Amino acid sequence: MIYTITLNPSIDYIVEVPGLQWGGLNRMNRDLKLPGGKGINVSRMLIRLGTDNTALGFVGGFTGRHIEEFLRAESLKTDFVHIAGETRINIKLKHGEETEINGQGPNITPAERENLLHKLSGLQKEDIVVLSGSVPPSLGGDFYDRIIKVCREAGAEFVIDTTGEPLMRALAHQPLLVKPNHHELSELFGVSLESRDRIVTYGRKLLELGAKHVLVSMAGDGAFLITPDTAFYANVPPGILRNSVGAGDSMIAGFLGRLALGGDLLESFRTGVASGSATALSDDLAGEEQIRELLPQVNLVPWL
Ligand SMILES: Nc1ncnc2c1ncn2[C@@H]1O[C@H](COP(=O)(O)OP(=O)(O)OP(=O)(O)O)[C@@H](O)[C@H]1O
Ligand SMILES: O=P(O)(O)OC[C@@]1(O)O[C@H](CO)[C@@H](O)[C@@H]1O
Repeated sequence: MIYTITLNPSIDYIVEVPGLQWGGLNRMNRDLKLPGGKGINVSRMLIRLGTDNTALGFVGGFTGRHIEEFLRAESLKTDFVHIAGETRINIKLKHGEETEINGQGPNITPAERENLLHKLSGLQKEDIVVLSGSVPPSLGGDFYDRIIKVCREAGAEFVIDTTGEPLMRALAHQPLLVKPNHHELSELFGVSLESRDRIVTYGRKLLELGAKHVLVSMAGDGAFLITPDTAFYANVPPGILRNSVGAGDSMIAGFLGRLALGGDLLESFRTGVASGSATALSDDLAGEEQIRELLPQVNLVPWL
């Protein structure tokens, strides 16, 4: 079974205000309230790709209830810890560009924290746990480390989508997949990555440090699958960017979902890129049909 863990879910309040006037009264063209948080996005995409999974994490308040109801309506299995605090609302302002304002997240009590770890006590070695997104400050900076320890003791694989020190520490425990974007990769190593060759060189360092699979995304400029001996570059299908929220999560879901269904590495990479792009070209996360349409437009070339 695949489990996703979203420690800091959100309602993504997507607000379209063309011609935004800072400091004035603006009226929305359109708004959408979607369940968000990176792990939840991965779960929603996996379901669309036919991969059974369960979403875990902390939810509370009216916002938490909205998320649970929304996910239930999409037939997604959830096993959240219910908290006394209130799940955050993240604002995604579309005004020609995309401006994001993400909340810190609610307080999580020690009992609620232990409750989540307890839910992982039944993990088995066939399981894959996806850890994605920010950690509410009250959980402390080492909470991912604690979850990783539980996964590894059970022999379960884990995928981690985070940045900086927590990502560095996780590498030593051999994550099944990491997917930094090229900016995150450059910050991780404190270097500038002005050429694609350098992106591949530093992506390969993630393998040397322990990752089993590495994808590096570069938004509309393509993506790399990096293996110990070679690398593959994928173009992204052309189209007008409608929504970058969840594109990276969709890419992870596409790759992992295909791999979990027995796909080979290159097929999984293509599905990952097509899934990321299908979401980038849609208002919400993309559907299976949109992904299928884009697949033939993703070409892989070896990068030596
Ligand atoms: N402008 C675009 N056109 C087509 N596809 C895109 C575009 N932007 C992103 N994508 C798709 O989404 C994937 C992930 O994008 P990106 O590199 O922005 O990841 P990220 O920074 O993790 O995303 P997120 O905005 O979700 O945090 C890309 O590999 C690509 O498939
Ligand atoms: O604040 P975090 O946890 O880093 O990111 C949260 C978030 O921006 O990531 C998702 C897109 O990847 C959104 O659904 C959500 O609002």
